[in-house]
Amino acid sequence: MYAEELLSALPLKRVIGPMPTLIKDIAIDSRIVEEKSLFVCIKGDTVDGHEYAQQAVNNGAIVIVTERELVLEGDVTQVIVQDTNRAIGLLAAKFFDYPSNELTMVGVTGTNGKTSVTGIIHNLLQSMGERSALTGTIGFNLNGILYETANTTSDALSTQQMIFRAKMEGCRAMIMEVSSHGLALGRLAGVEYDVAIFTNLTHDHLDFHGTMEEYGNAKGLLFSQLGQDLSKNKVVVLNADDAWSKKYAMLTQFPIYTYGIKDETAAFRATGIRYEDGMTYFTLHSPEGNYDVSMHLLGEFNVYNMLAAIAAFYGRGYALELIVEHIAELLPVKGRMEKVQSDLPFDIFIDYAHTPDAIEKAIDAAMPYKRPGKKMIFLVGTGGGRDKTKRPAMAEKASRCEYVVLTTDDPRYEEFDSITGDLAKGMTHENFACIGDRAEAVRHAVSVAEEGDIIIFAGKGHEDYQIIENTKYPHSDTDIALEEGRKKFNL
Ligand SMILES: CC(=O)N[C@H]1[C@@H](OP(=O)(O)OP(=O)(O)OC[C@H]2O[C@@H](n3ccc(=O)[nH]c3=O)[C@H](O)[C@@H]2O)O[C@H](CO)[C@@H](O)[C@@H]1O[C@H](C)C(=O)N[C@@H](C)C(=O)N[C@H](CCC(=O)O)C(=O)O
Repeated sequence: MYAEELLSALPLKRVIGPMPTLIKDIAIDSRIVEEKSLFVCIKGDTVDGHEYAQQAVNNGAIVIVTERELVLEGDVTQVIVQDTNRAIGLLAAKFFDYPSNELTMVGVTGTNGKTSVTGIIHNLLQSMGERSALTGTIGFNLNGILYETANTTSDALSTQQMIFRAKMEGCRAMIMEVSSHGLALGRLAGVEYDVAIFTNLTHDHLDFHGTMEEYGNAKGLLFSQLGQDLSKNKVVVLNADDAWSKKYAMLTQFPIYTYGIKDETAAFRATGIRYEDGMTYFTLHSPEGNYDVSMHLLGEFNVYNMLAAIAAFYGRGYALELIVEHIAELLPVKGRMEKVQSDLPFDIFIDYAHTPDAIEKAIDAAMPYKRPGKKMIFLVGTGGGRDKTKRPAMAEKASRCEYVVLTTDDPRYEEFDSITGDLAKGMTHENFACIGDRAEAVRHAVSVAEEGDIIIFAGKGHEDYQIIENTKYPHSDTDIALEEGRKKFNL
């Protein structure tokens, strides 16, 4: 792209040096700068991109966008702006020619349920023969190939790059998990959403947002940023059973489709929920009448997730009959109350729950499968160096199970004992063990399981690794549990 044209995205700037003709690429990481690139120095939480400007120049950057004049060697032009974080959003959207305008963009925000709702929508679109891309906690899924991403909601540059790639590969829609960090840090700058969905808001990430109020306000940005162009067919989907929805409704003038189980005014409502033979059944009440829905996904929280997806499809003009038909075929989202197929005499569920609310919902979901007189064993971990205030509340929720194993998710640099010790403060009974080493903890959970019991392994979900200090080690709750279980029952 012509440098002049690209930099026209930044109206307030001071340019030092001659303007080159062409810019071939944009980068924010000095380690992966290509020839004739523009490098934007981003001040991070742990490091400052300004420190790496020289490395970027050495690797081929010809323009540096910076917040202060830097001493740099080589043929390089400096563009000084007030806020590089804001600049990268503007530049990235311009460089990739605002790709979100050409796709149906779906953003899903909320504490829990983002991965499930995005997964459900993506899978339903695929089953109807429509090409869509998916981004979130599991990475970037483009035409069935999964690319790793650093965050649930990636930085502004990666976000625009991914949308552009989806467009170039013929996708018609892009379904994105939208985290509160992503919204608060401007990672979604320039993304024009057509569908904005809210799942729920419960305790999480208070280390970053400070208060629930701030956390909720950050999520509200998804709705307030939909704009005012009512000629566009934008759709807002809100959970009528969550009080935050009333606030979000006030942030936008686009049509709102509510869903829920408790609130009788919800436009899409489920009643008569029952769980039988690994299936969930409910009656869907909709503006177009009632439908019987059957699905392989388990638990009340998945009924909420499905209602959110149904409301979104309806809002975009899909026939409910068709959607209900496809829902019956849909398989569970990986690592979200996923029942492990095995020949073991007890049931294993894998779930990503890592908030008090999600733990409660995971237990609720498994409860219909609990056999009389048998135990439910819950293994719960939490990440190191992150929101510590939620830990006791997580263990308190897990205490509903007869036996609890307290462990770690990604301990990072925090001591195992510090994590399990915080969790233990919330236990309401004595039937628990603190085992920081997660592999050991999984083996222990299996060792106390008897025929007919249920074990829920929470916290890692689809993840196949564990981060200890700054290294990713391979780890699979499922593999360890199956191996230990077979050994125990001589299978
Ligand atoms: C606190 C936080 O959000 N940190 C994010 C932040 O990292 P950071 O501030 O430390 O910045 P950095 O990557 O160290 O460096 C700053 C700049 O210097 C550059 N740099 C750095 C090193 C170098 O050699 N050369 C170089 O140019 C970097 O490319 C970057 O441009 O910027 C990184 C790049 O965008 C993110 O990956 C990183 O997320 C970390 C991994 C993280 O854990 N974030 C969490 C808190 C988060 O965002 N979570 C949400 C919510 C998930 C949920 O809902 O559960 C998410 O969306 O993932």
